[in-house]
Amino acid sequence: MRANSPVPAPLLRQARLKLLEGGDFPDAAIDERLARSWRRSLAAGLSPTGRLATPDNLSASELGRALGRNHDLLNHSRPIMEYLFEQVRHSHSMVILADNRGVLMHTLGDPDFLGKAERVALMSGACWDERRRGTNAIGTALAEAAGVEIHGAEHFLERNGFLTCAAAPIVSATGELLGILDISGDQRSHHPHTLGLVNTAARMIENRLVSDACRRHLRLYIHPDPAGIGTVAEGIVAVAEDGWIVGANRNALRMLGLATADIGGTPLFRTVDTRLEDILAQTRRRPQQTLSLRRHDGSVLYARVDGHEPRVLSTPSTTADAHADALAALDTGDARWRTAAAKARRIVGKDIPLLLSGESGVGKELFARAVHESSPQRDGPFIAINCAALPENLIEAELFGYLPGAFTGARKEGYIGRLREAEGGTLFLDEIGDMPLTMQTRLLRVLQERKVTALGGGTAVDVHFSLICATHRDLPAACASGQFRSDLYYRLNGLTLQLPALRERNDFAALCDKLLNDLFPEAPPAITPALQHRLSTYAWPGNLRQLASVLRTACAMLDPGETRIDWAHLPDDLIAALQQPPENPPAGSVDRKQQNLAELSLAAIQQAIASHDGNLSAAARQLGISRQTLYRKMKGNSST
Ligand SMILES: Nc1ncnc2c1ncn2[C@@H]1O[C@H](COP(=O)(O)OP(=O)(O)OP(=O)(O)O)[C@@H](O)[C@H]1O
Repeated sequence: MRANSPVPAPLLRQARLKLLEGGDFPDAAIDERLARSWRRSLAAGLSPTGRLATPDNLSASELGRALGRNHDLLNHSRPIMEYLFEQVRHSHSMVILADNRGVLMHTLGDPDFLGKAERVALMSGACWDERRRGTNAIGTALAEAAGVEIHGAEHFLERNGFLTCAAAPIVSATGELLGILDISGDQRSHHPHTLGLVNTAARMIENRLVSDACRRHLRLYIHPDPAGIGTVAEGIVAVAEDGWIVGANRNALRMLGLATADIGGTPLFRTVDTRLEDILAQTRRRPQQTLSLRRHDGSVLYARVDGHEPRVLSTPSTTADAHADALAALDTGDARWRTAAAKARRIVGKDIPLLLSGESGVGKELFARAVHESSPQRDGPFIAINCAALPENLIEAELFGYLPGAFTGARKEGYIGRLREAEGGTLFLDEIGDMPLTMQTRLLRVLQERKVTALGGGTAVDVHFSLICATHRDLPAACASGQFRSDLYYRLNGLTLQLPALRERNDFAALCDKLLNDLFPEAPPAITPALQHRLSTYAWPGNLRQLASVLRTACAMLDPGETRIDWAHLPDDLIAALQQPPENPPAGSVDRKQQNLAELSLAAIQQAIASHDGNLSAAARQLGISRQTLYRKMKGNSST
């Protein structure tokens, strides 16, 4: 952490000794940031000469998860790290990317230096947080949220004293610290420009990340000099349709005189004299033109505009039938389900809200997703909200969004809200019957006006999404008892479709085949005919969710080489339930009054099989018929 002239190593050691002995040292000799970092290292219980307490590298699976979480950061960093490494190759150095906890995620290095580096755990999966490894460029840059250089004896732990390291933070479009870019090397190869190089490369990564993260918004690439646009020094500002700044890189914040906390809480017109509508109009007339934006202090910023067309629902490019695959993929032959799907296809792409009703677990959300996938706006988002799962006091903020500081505990940058997140796609409101009455009133207003206003005020913003709601409640009854607003009910109910309960479906075997195929596409197991038969007559209170879960568990119980699911693979509670007489007529039958002799004999067969745990021979003996006859009767029924 050096200003211009390095503090000699003996002086540094002396100062650190003073800190250890007396708890303090004369600050004047030591850079302020370094002094802070040493104090933090001491407070973390570290000792310069002590050994590290425990090896603390992430396991391969933990590292895999960390890499997954940082997918975008890694993707945008890799090419720039490679370029950077070309600049420092053959200088006993390495280039490192760490996440925002200080975990090393990607390293590129000179082979002769990598061995040395590994001895002090400069390797993927190791954590270089200050609290674990004392003052070091990665950990200290994280703690200070600023670019730092830590050279030789400035490292708190002596074992790291052979290193010279320069690190710079990488910050997201909303000001969140995402990770650290670092060049570490042998202290003898120290170069005064390394920190500048790392800072520049970190800004390049940041610019790519900001542009990518804000690709759905209008983006202004700004600089006081038109020639600065397109360089690493450009500012990037993302502006939402309502004219509010929703993202920016650090260059832009500086140029516009804003702080990170202003992102999400500042309209563009508060920073420049030009309004969003004028920018859009000018860009539409001359798309490649560089605009000039006057700041309120009279200075000028030049801007290039990208992504200026507001997102609108695209019109269907092919016929509805060609898009119907997602629904077709769920179709396993049940007549009622198929009729529902056919009706849904007719309204796909039209501005007609869909209301799905049916018991819990019948597949309402999967159906809704398939409708979205079959629709012209399938490239837009599918935003699912479970109205029953949201705490009542958070529903409003979650749905409608809020401005910064709208209420205690709100995110400091504000939140756009789920309704606006569904822009250009489908909003799926699950368990709509459980929405509190006050929220129903607000939702109704949004659906009528197609505009959303965030909590805490601000401009109303147009929203365009398809609406699908689902409920397992009887909404007309809820309206009659005053628990649900009938005007909202009529608004949601463009088309109501009732999805059948599993016990009402007549495609049980095909459904099991599909679920098993989904679980094990390579070699799906089968279900023994007797068990399949009993399962098909069970009431399945949890519907498809329960069936899918039972089959998943049963598959896990199969021994290696076993290919058929039988009673022994079922959970005990289900076996107990199956041993009760069937509660319902077999799937596909209609009315008990219509039971004929064949059905009665089938019921007797099922009961016998169940009471003998699926043992067909024992069941046949009890019924006084041969095993073959029993089997034939069962097959005869399953084919009807
Ligand atoms: N057609 C299907 N194919 C495969 N699995 C299905 C199908 N339908 C439902 N499932 C299974 O059932 C589970 C529940 O489905 P889903 O969440 O769509 O039901 P739901 O009716 O929306 O339930 P709830 O009312 O409780 O929210 C799914 O996670 C999946 O495991």
